[in-house]
Amino acid sequence: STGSVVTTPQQYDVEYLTPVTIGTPGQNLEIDIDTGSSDFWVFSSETPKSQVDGQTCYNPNKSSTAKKLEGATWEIEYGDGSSSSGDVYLDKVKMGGVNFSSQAVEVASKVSAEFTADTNNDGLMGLAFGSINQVRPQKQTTFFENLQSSLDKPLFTADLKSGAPGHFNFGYIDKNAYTGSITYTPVNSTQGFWMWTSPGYTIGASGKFKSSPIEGIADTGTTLLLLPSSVVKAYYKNVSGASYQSSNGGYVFPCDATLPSFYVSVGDDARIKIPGKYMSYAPVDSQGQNCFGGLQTDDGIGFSIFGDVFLKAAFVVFDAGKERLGLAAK
Ligand SMILES: NCc1ccc(-c2ccco2)nc1
Repeated sequence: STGSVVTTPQQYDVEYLTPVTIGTPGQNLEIDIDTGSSDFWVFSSETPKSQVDGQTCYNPNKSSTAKKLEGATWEIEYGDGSSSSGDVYLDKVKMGGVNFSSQAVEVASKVSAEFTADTNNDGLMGLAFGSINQVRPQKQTTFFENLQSSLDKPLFTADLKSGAPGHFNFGYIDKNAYTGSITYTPVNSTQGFWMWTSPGYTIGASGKFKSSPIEGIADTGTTLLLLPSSVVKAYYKNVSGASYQSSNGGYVFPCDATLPSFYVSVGDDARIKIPGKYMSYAPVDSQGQNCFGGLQTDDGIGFSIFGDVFLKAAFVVFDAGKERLGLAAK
C-alpha cells in the first residue's frame, strides 16, 4: 500500500496541519504530524470544556469500532513546555488513503494552555520511534510503525513548503517532488528520534565551509532550526542590527535586514540550502519592526533540532527499513 496526505502551514509556518479520520463513522480532525515525538493524542470528549477553544474533539463513545485500552494512561511534556495527558482507546485511523484498524488513540483529559490557544490544532501524531511512546503500563506503536509492513517501501517522506501546502507520503518516493539526487545519511534511533549528524555548514553563497559535526533530530513538530550557539552567533554576525534579546527569548533583528542563506551539509558532498527568507520567522512587535530569527540556539536541549525552517527547504525521506534519512533539494 501507499498513501499521500496534504499538510497545510499555519501562520508564519509555525506548524503544519494534516487531516486524519478516526473511528466509525469517521470523525475528521486536523493534527500536527510530529517526527520529534511518538504519541498520537487528540482533543476529545474527555477534554474539559474550559480547555477547548474551537478544536474538534474525538468522541470514542460515538465510534462503533472504539475499544478502551483498559488501565492505560499517558502523559507528555514537550520541549516548548506544553503538555497533555489522558487515557487510551484503540480505533480505526485513516490518513492519506492508508488505514490501520487498531491504532492507539490517546484521548486527552487534560491539555496545557498552549494547546488550548492553538485553536486549529486538534492533536499531535508522533512519527518518531515507539521506544519513546508515553503510554503506560504498555508503550504503543506509532501509526507509521503499524503500517510499515504493509507499505510498498518501509518509509515515509515529508515535503513541507514555505507558505504553501505540501505532503506527507507513505510507502513511496515521488520522483517529481525533488530535484537532483537524494543523499542518504545514517540515523541513530537509540534515543527514539530520527537523529543524524551533519558534517558542517556554510554561511552565505560565497561563504567558506565550516567542518563542525552537528548532531540533531529531524523534527517536523518544531518550528525553528535550533543549532549550537557558536554556529548561531557566527550566522547573526552577518546580519546588521541582530542581537540576542533575552526579553524576546532569542536573536532578533530589523525585519528589513538582509539575511544570508545557510547551507547544511549532508553526507560527504551534498548540502541543503536554506534561503535567507526562511531565516526570519515572525515579527516580535505589532509594528513589524523587529523580527525573531528562524535560527536559534539549542542551549539546554542536549542535541540540535532540524525543525521546519530546515525541513521546508528539503525533500526528506524517513527510511525506517534502512535506518537512514534521505535529503534532497526541491
Ligand atoms: N514538538 C512537539 C510540539 C508540537 C506542537 C506543540 C504546540 C502546539 C501548540 C502548543 O504547543 N508543542 C510541541
